[in-house]
Amino acid sequence: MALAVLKTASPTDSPHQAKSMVSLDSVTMAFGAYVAVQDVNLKVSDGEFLAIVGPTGCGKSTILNAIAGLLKPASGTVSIDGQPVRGIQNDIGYLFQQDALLPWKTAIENVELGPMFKGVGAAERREQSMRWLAKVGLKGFEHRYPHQLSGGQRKRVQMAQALITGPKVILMDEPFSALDIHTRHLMQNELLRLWQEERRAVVMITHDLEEAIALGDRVVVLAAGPRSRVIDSFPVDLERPRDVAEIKLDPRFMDLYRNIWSSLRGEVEKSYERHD
Ligand SMILES: Nc1ncnc2c1ncn2[C@@H]1O[C@H](COP(=O)(O)OP(=O)(O)OP(=O)(O)O)[C@@H](O)[C@H]1O
Repeated sequence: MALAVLKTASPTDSPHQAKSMVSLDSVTMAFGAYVAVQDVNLKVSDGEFLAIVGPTGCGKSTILNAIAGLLKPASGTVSIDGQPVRGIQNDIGYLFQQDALLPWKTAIENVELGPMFKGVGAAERREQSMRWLAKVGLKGFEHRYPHQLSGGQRKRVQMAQALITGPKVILMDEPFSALDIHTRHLMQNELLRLWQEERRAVVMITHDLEEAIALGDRVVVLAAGPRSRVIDSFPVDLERPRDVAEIKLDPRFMDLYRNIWSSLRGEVEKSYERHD
């Protein structure tokens, strides 16, 4: 059987034809004398869903923070849509593992925050937020406080929050890892549905290789730290739309899993040896 996996010539480039939306050029990130990642080159095309996997402590969050403008590279350049990142970015939507909702504000008030900071008037941002909450399946829940919502419903509010301002790039840090497996599958499918409607560049970091393959257009593997770098890039040529539970049963999914795991496994083992 032909393998569904074809490695790209360069482990850093996107195979997509679209313009590059996120670009890391020879990026080195250091904390004092500790060099977390070194000489990372990575491109994410407009509309591409990139998943980054790597052993614990290899620098995944550090790379995400560099794209967000929260951390400055020791050397190299991070660019978004061709513009070098200097300071915190406006054109980014975030989806994190932790609840990022303000507990004293209702669902709709939380969703309205992004447009409010962008200067959208009260009536218009209310109308946009109502529409987004309906889009994520929360019609009728607009005036509930976060503690009156389930974990999955809070995640839906966060998705509306991340997408309402139409960001150029969406950064995700283990967005579904705190959810139970059934809710996780539901939310992953929901995310794919929303993303298919309005494709943006996505950079998602995850420990879950199955999630990376089920969601991503491409999976990038980072080496164990210190001085982590990109060691492999695997295009995921599985059709969309995808159902994350069903796609895992596809033999091509299993081929991809096997191939990526064979790249990742050695790095995971190295990272354990270094912590012993
Ligand atoms: N503020 C900091 N000061 C010093 N070292 C840091 C700081 N932030 C991260 N590090 C170190 O940089 C390395 C990369 O950390 P990072 O959080 O990016 O890894 P990660 O791949 O996201 O880890 P995990 O998968 O466990 O979440 C780690 O060794 C970490 O200890």
